[in-house]
Amino acid sequence: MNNFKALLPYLLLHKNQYLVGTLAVLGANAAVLLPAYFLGRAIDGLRLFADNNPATPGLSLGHLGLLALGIVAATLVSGALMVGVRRSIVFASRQTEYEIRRDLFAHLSGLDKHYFDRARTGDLMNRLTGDLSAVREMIGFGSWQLATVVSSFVVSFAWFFSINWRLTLAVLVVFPIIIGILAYLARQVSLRYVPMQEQNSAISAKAQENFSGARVVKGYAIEDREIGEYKVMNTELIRRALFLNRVEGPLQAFMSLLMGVAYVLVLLYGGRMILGLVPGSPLTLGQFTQFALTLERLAWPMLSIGLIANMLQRGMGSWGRLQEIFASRARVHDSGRTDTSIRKIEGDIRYENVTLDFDGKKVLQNITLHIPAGQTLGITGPTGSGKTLLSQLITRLTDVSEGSVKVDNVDVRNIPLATLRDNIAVVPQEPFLFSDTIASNVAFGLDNDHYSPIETRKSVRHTTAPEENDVKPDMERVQRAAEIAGLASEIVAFPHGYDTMLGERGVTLSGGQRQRTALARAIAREPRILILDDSMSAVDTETESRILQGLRQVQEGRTVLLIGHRVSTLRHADHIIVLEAGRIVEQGSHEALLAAGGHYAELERRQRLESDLDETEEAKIADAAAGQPSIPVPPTRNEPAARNEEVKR
Ligand SMILES: Nc1ncnc2c1ncn2[C@@H]1O[C@H](COP(=O)(O)OP(=O)(O)OP(=O)(O)O)[C@@H](O)[C@H]1O
Repeated sequence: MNNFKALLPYLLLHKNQYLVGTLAVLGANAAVLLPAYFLGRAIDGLRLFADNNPATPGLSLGHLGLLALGIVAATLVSGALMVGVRRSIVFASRQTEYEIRRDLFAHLSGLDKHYFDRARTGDLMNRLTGDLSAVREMIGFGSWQLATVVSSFVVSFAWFFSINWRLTLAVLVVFPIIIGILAYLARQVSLRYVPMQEQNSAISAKAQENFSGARVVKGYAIEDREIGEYKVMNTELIRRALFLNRVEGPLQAFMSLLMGVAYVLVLLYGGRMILGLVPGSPLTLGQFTQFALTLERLAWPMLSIGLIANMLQRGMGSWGRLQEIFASRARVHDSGRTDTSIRKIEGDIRYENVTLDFDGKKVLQNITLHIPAGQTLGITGPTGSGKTLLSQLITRLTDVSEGSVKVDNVDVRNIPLATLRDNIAVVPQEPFLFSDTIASNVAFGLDNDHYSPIETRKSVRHTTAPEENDVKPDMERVQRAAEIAGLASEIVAFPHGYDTMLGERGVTLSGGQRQRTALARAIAREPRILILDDSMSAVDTETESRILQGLRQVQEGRTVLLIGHRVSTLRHADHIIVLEAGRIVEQGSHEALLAAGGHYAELERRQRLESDLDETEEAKIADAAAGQPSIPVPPTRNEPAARNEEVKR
């Protein structure tokens, strides 16, 4: 019931269309029964005419023509009204579908990282497509058919009672059985439909993960395993679908049987009335014909009762699944304490005794740190030590459990999210590129101001036409960003330069190119705070040092958080912190940390040795190529000990 209450505001957006549609259904179903009435009148008139009794002259040819004309007119009216039904109810249901889809997307866009960490993309896709269609069918075709059934029964029984109430009561005998069956059906469908949709979601999620992770599946050659698992899930889906179908299967046959019973009752009881065997209840042949033909008209509505009950149950089940999305709330959002007057930020960042825990596990502990505006902070530490989470606290992808993070001395929870995120650009570890041109990927989001916020729960008829994005990327800005990100020379070599399509519809970029495209995107935003989360791990050290050199120009006046493992990257930071298990275990400048001889110094020593080793090996290979094999021979993969020996020497 609560679910229906939530749907009501959407239906009320088109109340006039739904009302007109329902009235049209009523009118069409009344008109469709008129031919039976005219035919009944004609039969009685003709019979009297055949009796040749001057007291009751019966039907004249003129009357006959009028009745025929009535039949034609009734058929035409009912046809025209049916067109009206389509144009009102079915059109309105499409508009309602649009509005729900728009609001769902807007709601999902407002949810936070916490929600998407747990949601499965395949499941969401299934809800936005399959479930939404089921809801549209319920409010469109379902409500149309429901109105047809209700109006057919109301109008028919009004006729029946006006013709002969005893015969009507006889026909009504079958109705308690129909209602009982419907109640059973509705319950069974609701019990069986949601598990089927859940399995549909699981199967969509499985397919989506396999397509997104195709490289992993192929790399590990586990296609057979995945196909096997998919097969098991598919079998389960079919089992659940058949379980649902089984309840619907015999229904139509049963309804047909009940119709047959009603016919038999009309024939036996009505026949006795015509023969005058039921005292006080005469029935003419014409009335009998009208009764039988009207009953015949009820056959389809009767047979479709099961279909409608099924459609309504499915629709409400699906609406319940969409309601789950609407009921989800972002944990991170603007609140009453948000200071909406804050429009820009400078970039001074303070962590004050920050602790973050997930389900009782402390992933950051007692972090106190100050990054003055315009400075660069290097963050390093073993994997899983909390580097990414530390940076995510600034953009509020997640909020602190204790303490506070301040930007320009204001708690980030008091800064409007839009202002905060507008001024921060993040290059994540795993960049995501859209199926669009390189230029659009770099200029991504720069045109955000051209779009007005969506007004939810508003009729599509009162919203302006969808805004087309005709804003061209600022190519100068895009090219400058690509230049600094060390990508420009490669873009020029692509088939269509900056207009080359990426992703599903275009070229595939290498890991390093993807990282640099994401870097260019962040640079193009010209943010106050730039967060580079291990964002150059896939480029070689030479390219990296070129990018860093370019970045130094844009770093001017911006606060930069540089997360990484390479000392060659970190050494340029004003201040460096080393994290371990969520705590800062070391901090200082590059030189100070080297002098301290701790974790950072050890990291530097190891990387220096690795680099020396690479150079030695390169020299040996070059010597070998020149025909002067140096002794000892370069170690093979199977000889790590020998290789280590050499390093030591
Ligand atoms: N949403 C979450 N729920 C629970 N634990 C989380 C969540 N996000 C991160 N963690 C845990 O917090 C710890 C720190 O994660 P974080 O991503 O910050 O590590 P990191 O230092 O950036 O690692 P890497 O260098 O591998 O990227 C990890 O143990 C991680 O599993």
